[in-house]
Formats: sequence, C-alpha cells, structure tokens
Amino acid sequence: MSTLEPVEAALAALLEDVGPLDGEPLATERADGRVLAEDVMARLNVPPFDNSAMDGYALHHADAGRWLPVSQRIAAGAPAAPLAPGSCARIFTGGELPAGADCVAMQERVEVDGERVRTPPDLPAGDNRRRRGRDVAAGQRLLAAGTRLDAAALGHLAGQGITRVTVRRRPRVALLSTGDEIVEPGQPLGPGQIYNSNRPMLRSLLNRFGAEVVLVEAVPDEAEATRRLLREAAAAADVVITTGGVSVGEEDHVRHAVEALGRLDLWRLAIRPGKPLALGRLPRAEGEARFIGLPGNPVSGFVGAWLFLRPLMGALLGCPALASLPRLRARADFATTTGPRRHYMRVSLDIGADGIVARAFADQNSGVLSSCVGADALADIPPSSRVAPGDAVDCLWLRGD
Ligand SMILES: Nc1nc2c(c(=O)[nH]1)N[C@H]1C(S)=C(S)[C@@H](COP(=O)(O)OP(=O)(O)OC[C@H]3O[C@@H](n4cnc5c(N)ncnc54)[C@H](O)[C@@H]3O)O[C@H]1N2
Ligand code: MOO
Repeated sequence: MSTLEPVEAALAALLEDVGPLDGEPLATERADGRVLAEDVMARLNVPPFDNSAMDGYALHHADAGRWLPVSQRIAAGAPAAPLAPGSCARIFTGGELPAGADCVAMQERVEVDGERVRTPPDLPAGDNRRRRGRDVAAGQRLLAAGTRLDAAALGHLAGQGITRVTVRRRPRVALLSTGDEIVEPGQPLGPGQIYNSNRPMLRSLLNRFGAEVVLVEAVPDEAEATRRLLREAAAAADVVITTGGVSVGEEDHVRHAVEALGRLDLWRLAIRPGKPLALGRLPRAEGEARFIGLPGNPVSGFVGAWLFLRPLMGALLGCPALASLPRLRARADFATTTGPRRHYMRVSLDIGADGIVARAFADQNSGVLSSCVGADALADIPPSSRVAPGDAVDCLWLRGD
C-alpha cells in the first residue's frame, strides 16, 4: 500500500456496497433539509380554481371596451356566483373567477362611473387569469425521491396540505479526535497543546451534508484504547470518522486498529492536502460501519470532508445532489506547479461581468485553516501541471447545497 491512490479509486472504494438508509415518517414542519425517501404525488390542483392575478374587474373578453354594470364583488376566499351576462365582477387578487368570465382588467386600466366600469377594448382573452392546475396538476409527481427539502420544496408540500413525508434516516456519524495534544475549547491550554478545531468544523460540515453526529470522543494515542473506542463507535454509528493518527508516526494507531478490527480498503491518496487519508470498514452487529480516517491537519480534514464525506452522505441518503460538487471554470490569479499529487487549493471567487476569477489564499499549507475561511471553492489542479496567472482552472463550488 505504498503507492498513492487517485481520488477516483478512493471514491469507488468508499461508495462500494453503500445504499440508501431506511425511510422514516416525519412531520413536514420538521423536515427542513431532509431527503425524500419516496416520490410525493400531487393530490390537489394548484391553484385549485381559476383565479385573478390582479385587483380589478372580471369579464368575458367579448365585452371588453363596453360600459358594464358591476354585478358582484369577489374577495379572495369568498365563493363566486356565475357572472350575469353583459356584466363584470369586482374581483381581488386570488379571488375565484366566476363562471362566464375569462379575463380580468386591472383596476388601473378601467374607467369607473358610479356602478359602471369600462375596460380597455384591447384586453386579450385570458388576461390576468390564473388557471386551475397551472402550477401543479393533481396526480403529477410533485417532488422526486432523493430531493433535499429546501425552502421552495417545503412551500410546495404545504401548497398540497401535506403534513407528513417519508424521509431517509439521517446517517449516524461518530467523530473521534486522536492526539494527546488536542484540548477542547473551554479547557486550559497546557504546554505543547492546541485546541480541537477539527471537531466543530467537521460537525458543521456533517450537519450540512445531512448527517447526525451521535458520538464525539477523544481517543488517546494508545493502541488498546483506540481499538476499544473504534468498536464502540462502530456499534453506535453508520460512519466512523477519526481525525489524526493516520500518518506514519509511532503514535499513529488508527490504521492498525482498523486493520485489527475490520478491514482497511485504501490508504494514502495522491492528493494535497489529505495524503494519509484512510478508508475502511468496521464490523458491527448488523453489517458494517464505514470508516474514514482523516489526517489531523485541519485543512486536510476540511478538504477530505468535501471530497469524501459529502458523497458518502449522498449515497446513504439517496440524494444525487450530494454525490458530486458542482464544477465551474475560472481564471486563476495565481501561479503554481504540482508534483505527483492533485492539489485542491482553497480559493475565493470574484464573479463579475467578465467571468470568474479564482483568488488563491496565499498560504496553502495544510495546517493553515485560515485558507479555508472564506473559501468559495477548491481549485482542482491536476498532478504534474503548471498554472500561470490568467490560465483557466477547474473549481469545485462549495457554496451550494
Ligand atoms: N514522515 C512523515 N510524516 C508525515 C507524513 C509523511 O508522509 N511522512 N505526512 C504528513 C501529512 S501530508 C499529514 S496530512 C500529516 C497527517 O498526520 P496524521 O493524520 O497522523 O495527523 P497527526 O499527526 O495526528 O496531526 C497532524 C497535525 O494536525 C494537528 N491536529 C490533529 N488533530 C487536530 C485537531 N482535532 N484540531 C486541530 N489540529 C489538529 C496536529 O497537532 C498536527 O499538527 O502527517 C504529516 N507527517
Ligand atoms: O497531505 Mo497533508 O494533508 O499535506 O497535510
């Protein structure tokens, strides 16, 4: 296992045998961000009846241009009687169009004389008429399985009066930090110690990717304790993530513990940052938990999360939108050369009328977390390449779903 594996091989190993988790019923009002486990069919027409798009007067368009008596007043929410022939109806936005009317003149365009109004003669048939079922027709597929419920999707469900949906169970994740030097914020910092920046960063990303962090623990740099905690984590979670302890140092116990307990699928990738990333499986009572060992350097964890944790959550949630990051082309404002490893550089993007410029953070070292703060994208620089300012580069967009 001394060769460096490409990203594609790692993704294939990671996603092998991974399928969507079970569905569970949930109140729609609590389903923000969840992923639909099945198609949702429309049971209602939206709008449910022809209605007016404007405040104005409903009429038959053959009567446009004539003085017409106002025979009824239709507010939104009130029933409409059929329109008396040769008359018009005062109507308000959202009001039901009466039978016999086929268009609405907006009130700014009519002349009013007491109880009579004259509409413009050029009123097109169907003007300002919002037809029944124009937005959604009863019986059509409203939302497809795999849709992540966002603001518009939740509004769409509510438009159908749907109060319960079946969503995928959130993947349960255990997040273990290794390293005797790592201390939690709130505790005093001793000599040689640093605060745990990986845990809150990864927890935030995992939440965003639809997972539920069910266990957080610190693992001491000690072989037996590492094995014990990995066993416990695999029993509690679908995915076990460790940070640190996957490199070649004597205190790097994680890889050996995974080999002893389960199976290591792959170790060491041809990427920068994130080279010592490890992938494997840990047995548990039912099936196996997936294991991802992220390198300890916070930038390696950040990049590894976007490249690997996101698609893994996408597979467990059956959500295609999480499977891969959107790619865009930008002009580099930087120069760089790469060696054997594909480089994921943290960049901010200037999106202007002349296109997109990718601005690289000055220090791209994997220990420099400030290079991730404000990063809009990862510029994906292939191995053995040279980039000059102005060259087009591929970027993976981080600001989307
Ligand atoms: N002789 C070699 N040394 C190293 C190699 C190598 O190939 N040969 N690879 C380097 C690379 S690349 C990386 S990346 C790191 C990753 O090593 P580990 O995954 O074993 O991580 P640690 O050694 O435990 O930690 C690395 C670094 O990150 C800090 N860290 C760890 N956890 C946290 C945390 N939760 N919050 C903030 N910072 C954390 C830790 O203190 C270290 O500074 O190995 C290189 N070495
Ligand atoms: O590959 Mo390491 O992740 O450079 O820091």
